[in-house]
Amino acid sequence: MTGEISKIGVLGAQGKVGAEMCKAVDAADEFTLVAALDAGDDISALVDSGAQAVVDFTHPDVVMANLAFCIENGIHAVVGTTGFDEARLDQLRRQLEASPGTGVLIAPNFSIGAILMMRFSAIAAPFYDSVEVIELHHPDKADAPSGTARRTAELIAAARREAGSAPMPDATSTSLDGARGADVDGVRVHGLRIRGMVAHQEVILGGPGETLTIRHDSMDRASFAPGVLTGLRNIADHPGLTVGLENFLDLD
Ligand SMILES: NC(=O)C1=CN([C@@H]2O[C@H](COP(=O)(O)OP(=O)(O)OC[C@H]3O[C@@H](n4cnc5c(N)ncnc54)[C@H](OP(=O)(O)O)[C@@H]3O)[C@@H](O)[C@H]2O)C=CC1
Ligand SMILES: O=C(O)C1=N[C@H](C(=O)O)C[C@H](O)C1
Repeated sequence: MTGEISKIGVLGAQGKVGAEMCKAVDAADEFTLVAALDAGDDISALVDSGAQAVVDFTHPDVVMANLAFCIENGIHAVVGTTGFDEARLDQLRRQLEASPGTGVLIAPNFSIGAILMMRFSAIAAPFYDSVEVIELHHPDKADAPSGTARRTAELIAAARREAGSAPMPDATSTSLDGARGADVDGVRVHGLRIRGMVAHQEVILGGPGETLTIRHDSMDRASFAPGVLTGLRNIADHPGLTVGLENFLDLD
């Protein structure tokens, strides 16, 4: 129910995205920023602040501990931090069983354009022989490939499996290590780290005589704010684990 929660804490509040999320929460009429914590702060301040939900944009190495604390204390979480594999998601599902009523949303990308780019890529993938993903980010990014690229590759692979698509053609018989990118679920993912960039991705699809390129660009971290606010507005109505903001959007 919209407005059910109002008191919000931000973890990673001094980071590139966290600082932007503090501004967005502050500017939203229905929310009050009650805690803005960063590395070195005591997370138990969340409880003292009365936070009903947190936004986490921290680091893959610390996010699981942050979420364990939130779940134990019945604080909902809207999480942008990357680094979630199936083992981590299963661990969260188990922890959430002990805290019914608490919701955790993990979203590899909160920008609406990126969500649509992933959806369009999955729709297009079975119609082409070849599909590869190129992600381009600022050079201070902690992980590679990006969470968005991993998720895109997984969605592409699932769509091709469901359609019974043939394996992608690739006649490479010799290559330097890394020249063909990472293999994510059978889909090649290439990562670039370029000063001046924020967050960008291309999905290139090819068949006989044609290619299709689906590209998304976040030029400013403000692009993640509307999705995070949507997450906060919906999280109390979605106890348990939700993966992907598209679950809170009417895309169909
Ligand atoms: N899902 C999405 O839409 C998006 C996801 N991201 C992801 O969000 C994460 C953060 O990205 P970004 O803002 O660029 O990174 P930054 O490094 O700029 O920010 C992370 C902040 O978290 C702080 N931090 C570290 N440990 C803790 C802790 N235990 N508790 C609270 N704060 C802590 C860091 O402090 P210190 O520097 O001192 O360690 C830093 O200030 C990454 O995983 C990134 O991939 C980014 C953009 C969009
Ligand atoms: O670190 C970033 O900047 C980003 N991280 C997320 C990811 O890994 O996909 C989302 C976006 O690409 C920006």
